[in-house]
Amino acid sequence: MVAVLEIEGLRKTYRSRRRGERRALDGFDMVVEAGQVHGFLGPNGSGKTTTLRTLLGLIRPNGGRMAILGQEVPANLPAVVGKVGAIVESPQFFPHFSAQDTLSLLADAGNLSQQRVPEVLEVVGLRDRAKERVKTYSLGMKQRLAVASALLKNPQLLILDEPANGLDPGGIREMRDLMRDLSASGMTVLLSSHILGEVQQICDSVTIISLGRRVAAGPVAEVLAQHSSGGLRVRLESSADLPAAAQVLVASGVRVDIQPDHLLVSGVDKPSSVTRMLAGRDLYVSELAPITVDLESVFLELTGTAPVAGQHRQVDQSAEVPA
Ligand SMILES: Nc1ncnc2c1ncn2[C@@H]1O[C@H](COP(=O)(O)OP(=O)(O)OP(=O)(O)O)[C@@H](O)[C@H]1O
Repeated sequence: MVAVLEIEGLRKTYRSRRRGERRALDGFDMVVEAGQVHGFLGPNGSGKTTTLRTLLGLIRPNGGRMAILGQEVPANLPAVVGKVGAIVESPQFFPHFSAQDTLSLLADAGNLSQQRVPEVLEVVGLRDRAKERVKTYSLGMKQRLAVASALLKNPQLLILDEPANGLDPGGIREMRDLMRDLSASGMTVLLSSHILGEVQQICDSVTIISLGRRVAAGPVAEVLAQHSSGGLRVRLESSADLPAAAQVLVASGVRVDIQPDHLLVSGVDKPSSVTRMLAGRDLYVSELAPITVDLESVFLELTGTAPVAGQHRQVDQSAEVPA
C-alpha cells in the first residue's frame, strides 16, 4: 500500500498571554493509504483541526515531519497543493454570489477548466439551485457548496473537516455515497467527523487522537477487534438452568457473569466448547453470539470521554507546558 499522507511526531504548542504555553499536538503520528476513506476522530480540542491546518501550511509546527503524496510538506507544498482538495472549518462564501458564480471564480483563480463547474454542482446535488444567491442557502446547501469547491481540482487527496455538519439524514446518506464513489474512483479521502456511526459505515480505516497523540489506528475492523472483549452471550432453552450452566463453565476455568436471561462468558478459546460442555450436562444452548463493540464505545474508552453520572466534563484537551 502507498501512503498518501504520512505524519510523524508532529508537535504544536500555542502561546497565549492568558493561558501561557499549551501543547495541542504532542508527537502525533498518522498514515493514510491510497484509495482509502480514512476517519480522523478525536474529542473536541484534541488537535484535529491543528493537524489539518498544519498539513495545509496554514500554521507552523514546532516539530515532526509530514509528507503528502510522497512530498515533504510544508517545504514541497507548492508541488502537491494542486492535488489536494480541502475544507477545514466552515469556508466563507460571498453571500451575494450564486454557487455557480462562486465555483466559476474559484476555477478561474485556480486555473481550472470551467467545465468542472457543472460537473461538481451535479455531484453535490446543487444543480437546480446553482443560480441562486448563497445567502438564500441552508447550512446543508452551503456545506455541499464547500465540498463542490474542494472537488473542483479533481484532487487525489480530499480532506474534509466535519462534512456532514448541518446535513439532513438524506444529505448524510448522499455524502456517504459520494465519499464511497470518490474513493472507488481512486481518490483518497481524509474525513474528520464526530458522527461515529457514520464513520464506522463509511471508513476503511481510522486514526483516533486524544490529547494531541494517536491512541488507535488501523482498519476499522481491526481497531474494533482489538478492543472487543472476545466475550460471548449465551442463552439457554430454559433461563432456570443459568446458575447450573454458570457452575459448569466456571469449573472449566471460564469467566462467567450471570444476567437475568443470559450468561456473559469470557476467556473461551472456541465458542463450540461452550455448547459441548453444556450439552454434556443436558443444558441446551438456544443462542451463542459474540459480544460486538462499536466505534463509539471504543472511542469513549480510548479518549476517556465517556459521560460520568453527576459530572460535567470540562473540555480542555491541550496540556500546559511546564515552565
Ligand atoms: N489559535 C489558537 N491559539 C491558542 N490555542 C489554540 C488555537 N487553536 C487551537 N488551540 C487549542 O489547541 C487545542 C486543539 O484544538 P483543535 O482546534 O486542533 O481541536 P479539534 O480536535 O479540531 O477540536 P474540535 O473537535 O472541537 O473541532 C485546543 O485546546 C484549542 O483550544
